[in-house]
Amino acid sequence: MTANIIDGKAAAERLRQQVGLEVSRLVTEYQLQPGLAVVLVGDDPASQVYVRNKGRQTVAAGMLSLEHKLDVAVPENELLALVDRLNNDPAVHGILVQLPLPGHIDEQRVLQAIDPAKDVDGFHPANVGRLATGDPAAMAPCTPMGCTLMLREQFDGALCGQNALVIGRSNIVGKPMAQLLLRESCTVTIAHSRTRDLPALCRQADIVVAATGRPEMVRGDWIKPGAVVIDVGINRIRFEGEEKARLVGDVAFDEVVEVAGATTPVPGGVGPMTIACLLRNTVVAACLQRGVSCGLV
Ligand SMILES: Nc1nc(=O)c2c([nH]1)NC[C@@H]1CN(c3ccc(C(=O)N[C@@H](CCC(=O)O)C(=O)O)cc3)C=[N+]21
Ligand SMILES: [Mg+2]
Repeated sequence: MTANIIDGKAAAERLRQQVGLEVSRLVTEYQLQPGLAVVLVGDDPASQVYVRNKGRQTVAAGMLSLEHKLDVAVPENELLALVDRLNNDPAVHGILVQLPLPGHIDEQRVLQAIDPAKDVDGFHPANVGRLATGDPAAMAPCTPMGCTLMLREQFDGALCGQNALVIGRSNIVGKPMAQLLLRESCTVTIAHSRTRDLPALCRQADIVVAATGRPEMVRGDWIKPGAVVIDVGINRIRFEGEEKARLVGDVAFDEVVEVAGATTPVPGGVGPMTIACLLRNTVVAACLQRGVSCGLV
């Protein structure tokens, strides 16, 4: 038996369609055009690609897209001043500061400067706390939210009671992923680099979310037959004798696809859903700021 390969591009396209319809309604009924500001510091080529894709898709959904590109050497106080201007700009409903930031900038300080109401990444401590306390109004981080939407679809909404293993404990993916799965009433385990006998733990899981940053770490013989495996990894690897770098996940796809019930590919899995969730969060944020109800929640 081979796994159902989850089509993240198609799922993202459907979500963006819904977002676009909601944007048209907000424009027509309230003259409310949701706006997203993306701040990019430095000129990392991969980051530039993501930011360009975000901008394109934001505009395609009928929203306003603002891009701010700052020099890699920008002083921290200039970045903080820009965040402050965006916080006070009524045309901006969502703010995303692309991570990672250069070493001379205190990342936590910048994230905490973003108005929590405009924090569409869900990285501000206020939103982290809201997610942890189960506040339905919490802005949840886009990557884990995208994973959750794909999992709901795979399980026909019946995530309740499933054994979920999250591999990785970052603030951006692992921890919020665990919170979202807990909210779905999964039995959640968080594994990390110090976990003992990870393969044995993994074999008990009905759901595996791999966010380790280690290319192809999760092997086929770690997977319980029929389990659903979500691959959050994006690793650019140069193979011997190949001109271009290849994108591989944290899951050994060729092995896992033979055992799992369903799995996400890289590319074309979690990545596209991440961006679609960013658009969704921006529309939800705009509605909350204007005090109108949102068709996307
Ligand atoms: N504040 C902040 N928020 C983020 O959400 C954030 C960030 N910083 N920094 C960088 C990471 C990375 N990220 C991706 C989004 C989409 C794809 C994506 O669409 N990937 C395509 C492939 C793209 C390619 O070919 O490189 C795919 O997986 O199919 C990838 C990566 C968001 N991030
Ligand atoms: Mg880790």
